[in-house]
Amino acid sequence: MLELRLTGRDFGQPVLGKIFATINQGDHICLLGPSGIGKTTLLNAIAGLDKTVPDRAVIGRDKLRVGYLFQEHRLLPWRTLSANLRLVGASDREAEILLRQVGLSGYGQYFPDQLSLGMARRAALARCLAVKPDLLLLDEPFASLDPVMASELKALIAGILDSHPNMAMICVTHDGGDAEILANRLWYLDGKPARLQWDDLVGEPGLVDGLLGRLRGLDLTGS
Ligand SMILES: Nc1ncnc2c1ncn2[C@@H]1O[C@H](COP(=O)(O)OP(=O)(O)OP(=O)(O)O)[C@@H](O)[C@H]1O
Repeated sequence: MLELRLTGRDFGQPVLGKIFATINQGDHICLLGPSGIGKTTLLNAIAGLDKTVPDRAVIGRDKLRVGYLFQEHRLLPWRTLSANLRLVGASDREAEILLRQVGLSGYGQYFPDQLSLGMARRAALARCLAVKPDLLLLDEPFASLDPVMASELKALIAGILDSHPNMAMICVTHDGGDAEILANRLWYLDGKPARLQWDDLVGEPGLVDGLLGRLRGLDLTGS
């Protein structure tokens, strides 16, 4: 579905090194790595937001619809939630269904600034789904949420993945526990410049315990 052939990315100093990987339909990848290592940079490259990355470095993206949940909600503050969803192609009815799906039934006429952080993030997730994505990119979706909101959002995303079996997902997280719930494949980005140190399927017997054991032993906060 998508083939990465990144030869690198630097911002004055090298950030990403060579990254080669194939992303298939139904891949649910959790991308882990120390803070500041280049996870968002990699997502931006995959999404096509980084114009310095040549098109040939991400083969197949032109055929895909990509939904990107940024760390900030990036909804247009002067438009209601329904209007934000309509902007990316949802009909009134679809906007209503999507908002219900993310637990925001009845909030269509609210403006983003009238929502809590968790609600705004769910509204942004609804906007991602409104593009009917083949690939969903999530950049630290649980960051800054209290534990209850974070686990509700995790369950919501797990349900969305179940009901969209062909959709692929890449989720940046600092928490190996998220990977346990959401991932069937783990990427671990590290090094200077950063490369995928691990690219492992979670489904193999015993592997997940081994990987999560290794993750627990790592300092992913970078502090
Ligand atoms: N637009 C930019 N200009 C200059 N440097 C940048 C830019 N974007 C990212 N960087 C640098 O690239 C490196 C990787 O940043 P990136 O945000 O991708 O890391 P990350 O792994 O997502 O971090 P975190 O886990 O803290 O969100 C950092 O050193 C950062 O300062």
